[in-house]
Amino acid sequence: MPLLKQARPKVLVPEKLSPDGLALLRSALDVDERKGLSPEELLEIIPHYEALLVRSETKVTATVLQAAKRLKVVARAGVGVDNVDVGEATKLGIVVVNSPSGNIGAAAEHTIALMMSMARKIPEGCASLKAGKWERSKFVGVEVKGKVLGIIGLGKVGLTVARIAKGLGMTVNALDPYASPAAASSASVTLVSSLPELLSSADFLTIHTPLIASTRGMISDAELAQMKPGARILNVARGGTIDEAALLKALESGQLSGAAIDVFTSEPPDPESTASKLIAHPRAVVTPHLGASTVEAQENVSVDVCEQVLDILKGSLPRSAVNAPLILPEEYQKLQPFVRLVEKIGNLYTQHYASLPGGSMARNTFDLIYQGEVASINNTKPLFAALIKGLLAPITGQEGLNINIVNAELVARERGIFVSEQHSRDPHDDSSYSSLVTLIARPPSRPSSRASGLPEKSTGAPQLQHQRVISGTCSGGQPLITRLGRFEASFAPEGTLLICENYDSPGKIGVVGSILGREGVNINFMTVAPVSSKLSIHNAPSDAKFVKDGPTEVLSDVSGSGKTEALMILGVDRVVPQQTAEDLVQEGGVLSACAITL
Ligand SMILES: NC(=O)C1=CN([C@@H]2O[C@H](COP(=O)(O)OP(=O)(O)OC[C@H]3O[C@@H](n4cnc5c(N)ncnc54)[C@H](O)[C@@H]3O)[C@@H](O)[C@H]2O)C=CC1
Ligand SMILES: O=C(O)C(=O)COP(=O)(O)O
Repeated sequence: MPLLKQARPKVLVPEKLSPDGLALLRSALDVDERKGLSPEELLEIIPHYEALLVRSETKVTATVLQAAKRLKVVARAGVGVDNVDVGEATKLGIVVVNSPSGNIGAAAEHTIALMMSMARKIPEGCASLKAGKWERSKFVGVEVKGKVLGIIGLGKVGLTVARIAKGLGMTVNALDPYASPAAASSASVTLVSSLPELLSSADFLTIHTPLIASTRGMISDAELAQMKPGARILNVARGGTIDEAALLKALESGQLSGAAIDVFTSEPPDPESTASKLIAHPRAVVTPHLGASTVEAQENVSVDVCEQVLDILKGSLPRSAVNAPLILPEEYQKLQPFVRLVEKIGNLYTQHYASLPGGSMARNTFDLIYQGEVASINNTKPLFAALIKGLLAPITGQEGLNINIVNAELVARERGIFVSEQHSRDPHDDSSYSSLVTLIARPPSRPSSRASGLPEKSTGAPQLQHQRVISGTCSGGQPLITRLGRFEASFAPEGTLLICENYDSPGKIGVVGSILGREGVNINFMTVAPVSSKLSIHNAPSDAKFVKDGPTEVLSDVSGSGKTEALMILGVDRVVPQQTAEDLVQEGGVLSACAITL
């Protein structure tokens, strides 16, 4: 695997994870199993890791994520990501993955096990017998057959519980505003439209939602009062969906006959907390968050997330990212060369035009136009992200800002960059390429430049402003720039380049070469880009498009000097000092010289 060649990325595993997945990681990464870390210890060591693998115990807070300078991925070996600050991870460009289905069977079976234990008083009977007693009449239970099970949240776990409950002869009602009616009906579940309706019909009530704003505290005093007297309640989803104080009261008053609880608002519960009183209640059947604790489920989730960690550290997309768009691997393969091209175009734009009067970020509204085969790609999020990364990298530094498909939109919004992506399957003017990607910076309109606080200085050359355009293609899978401003180019956007605008006259190359030689700069290659005779860009703000322009001479003589301009692109072996670039203008007679590194 290519990622093995350099220093091996490090993965921190602060909780018990099945060795099956970790074995996959060990072939490529340094796996550091550090169980029992305190929050302070986690904060201290997290800067050293590229990946963090957790279950439900580790609190991956904003502070932890901000301290994690190298972190690319947080992998949750399970379903619920309420212990991870996903919003902060998104801001920082850290991918959060989970295992959305590896443990649902285990969670559903545990729910049924708790329901049966509660109905038949199994924990009490077991404890009594182990204590040397033989108490039969004390532990008379109820049957679930013929009873109504109410489910809140008919997702993967909820639906699995429903199917098993149907097999036990129960009637199943469910409340879930987003559930598929077809899935409900195929499991013979009746979807109800309100919580009171569900509560008043249920003999057993079970919750299978995530812990989110709409479910936090959703069952409290008022809701418990609406349940049938003597009903029973289960929670194998998340602590906090049921108010623990209200539940304790309902058990104490006899409104509820029993409660079976696997999850608590704080885990492990504080000995003085209401949760601990609930745990101690004789009619509560409790387990210490064991819903996913089966050998099979732990193998599943471990392998699932470890494979995704490897994918992410290799630069591919994971299959179950919580905070990144889903892009199928086949589509990604097709996109990959263009991702590099668009990043180079963005980077070239900022470096090249930043050296022109007005500066690059004087323009913050761009058209990104896909023409030809590339236009058939529908999911262009990676291309958008590559553009934002490329545009900002010269300003922020590659390390300073981790921009990827996770956070690109957020970063663009925060920095006031607007991109209008356009797809055109019509053959483009330069038909020698099967695909063409073009970036056009729109000239700032008066109100928006004022609003952005970045007024563009007048250069006295309006034509130049209208030509901030870069086109490129992929040739043999490698990026190739085919147009830079008014010039028809053909160069690979790699390494250090010196871009000189000059009048196309004999001897100019020799002069430039000797000035560079004097400064010890070697030229690796050189290419001359003439003014394009084919294309021009019309500055139509919302539908920028290519059109054939007027006579070639008009384009060739934008400077009005009567001479023909050309762009000289030199690949050089080292960074060109600013002074040398100035010498090229002063002594070498070029119109402008701009050194960039791509
Ligand atoms: N105790 C344990 O060890 C385990 C607990 N879980 C927990 O179980 C829960 C459910 O997991 P899955 O079924 O895999 O998730 P899921 O995403 O497949 O299903 C959740 C369902 O809840 C529904 N929902 C969301 N808000 C709702 C609301 N306000 N009212 C009614 N329904 C609402 C959604 O529409 C969705 O259908 C999660 O919180 C997960 O963390 C999962 C596995 C193991
Ligand atoms: O997958 C989930 O949501 C769970 O609650 C399982 O938690 P755990 O991995 O056992 O700490």
